[in-house]
Amino acid sequence: MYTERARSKVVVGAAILSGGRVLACARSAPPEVAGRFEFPGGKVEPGESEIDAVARECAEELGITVRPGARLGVDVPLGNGWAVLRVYLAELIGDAQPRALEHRELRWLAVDELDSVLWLPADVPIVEALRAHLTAAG
Ligand SMILES: Nc1nc2c([nH]c(=O)n2[C@H]2C[C@H](O)[C@@H](COP(=O)(O)OP(=O)(O)OP(=O)(O)O)O2)c(=O)[nH]1
Repeated sequence: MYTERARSKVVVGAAILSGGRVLACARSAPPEVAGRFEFPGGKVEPGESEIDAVARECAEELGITVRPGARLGVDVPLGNGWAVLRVYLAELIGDAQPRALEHRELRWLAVDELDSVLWLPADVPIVEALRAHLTAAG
């Protein structure tokens, strides 16, 4: 049956890795979260797969092509439960470098720099999973 929970949305994010660094993106809006860092991404559209949404959002927001891979960390509930944040590892492919088409700022962070930016609150457990992943990967 259709329940509120079944209809809750998925916001996908991409942990884009290159040379052992991850791309952190500072939001430009809305004002209450402008300047806070996040994984690029957004809402999955009706009928769209999560993997396709990751690739679409990275193209729209950063002008790049990525190959989404494994899930990273757990689903994190957003706000009052209107959605969950679900992050995928992603690999940058092709020659294009990310551009801040919608973000205020982009930073490539090494594992020891993950705490150098202020992440959105929901991202904190994902960043912890990323720290473990990058540490294990050496
Ligand atoms: N993309 C992204 N959104 C996040 C993260 N962490 C987090 O709390 N969010 C929240 C912020 C927003 O409330 C929501 C995603 O909204 P968005 O504005 O990026 O999504 P969208 O591109 O589909 O937006 P729109 O079409 O409605 O304008 O999820 C994250 O790491 N990445």
